[in-house]
Amino acid sequence: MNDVILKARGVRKRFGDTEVLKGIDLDVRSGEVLCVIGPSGSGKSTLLRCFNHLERIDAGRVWMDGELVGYEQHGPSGRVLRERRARDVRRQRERIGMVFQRFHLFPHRTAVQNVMEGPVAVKGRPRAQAEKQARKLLADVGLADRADHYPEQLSGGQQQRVAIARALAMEPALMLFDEPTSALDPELVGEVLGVMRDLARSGMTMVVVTHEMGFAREVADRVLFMDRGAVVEAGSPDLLFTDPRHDRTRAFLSTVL
Ligand SMILES: Nc1ncnc2c1ncn2[C@@H]1O[C@H](COP(=O)(O)OP(=O)(O)OP(=O)(O)O)[C@@H](O)[C@H]1O
Repeated sequence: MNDVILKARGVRKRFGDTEVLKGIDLDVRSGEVLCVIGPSGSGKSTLLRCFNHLERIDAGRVWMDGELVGYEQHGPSGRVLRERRARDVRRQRERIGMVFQRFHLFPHRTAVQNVMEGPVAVKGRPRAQAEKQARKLLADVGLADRADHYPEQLSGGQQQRVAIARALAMEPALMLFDEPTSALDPELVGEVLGVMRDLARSGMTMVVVTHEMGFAREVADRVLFMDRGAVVEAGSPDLLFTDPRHDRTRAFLSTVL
């Protein structure tokens, strides 16, 4: 059994009167690809953002490699943890790469400049070394000949592949994908899913929020079905997509397939 790389216990998040996450428990194991599916508004994106500390959680804990990266901020224990853990949180967050629905590239920087920015600014890498690594990563995602283009000169699928290379440049131990193909024209979805499939085969640990059921079925080791802020069913894609006992996932699938 592989090591647990990310662990969440009792994660709760509320926006105003709405409880968006109602106590999520989850273990993500090293090398695993976990796809999170579920209806719009069920809390999938919020869960990823809580994993990456982009959202503060109201209750519960999140650990990365055994170190806390997320915890409730209020109350005496939260305050003490905040002070003690700030440095650990920063270091561990750098080990989590995230790819968003929209690509968020710097518009006035070329693809290679976008990819090398993190290693230079955050890790203090020499520029020449960071550029060499960035060009290799761009080649890995099929963009060797687009490295010196600006984002506006690239298609949406190409921009998203640059965004993936940019996240990988930080040498993450875990990659989070938040509906990475939802903003793309249908004909560009395949090229991004292809890069993600290659990444999964290379052994990267991945949590993928997606509406691409074909990808989930083919690539995921485990699928989580979320509804109204809770994990309703979880299991291997074959089990979850076909076993009659998982009737809530299958009812959802019948609405999207
Ligand atoms: N910053 C915010 N402020 C207020 N409400 C929010 C905020 N972010 C999310 N929500 C609400 O929380 C709920 C869950 O949103 P979330 O984006 O996590 O769902 P989702 O399952 O990812 O949906 P989708 O598949 O449509 O992206 C929704 O009702 C949403 O409107």
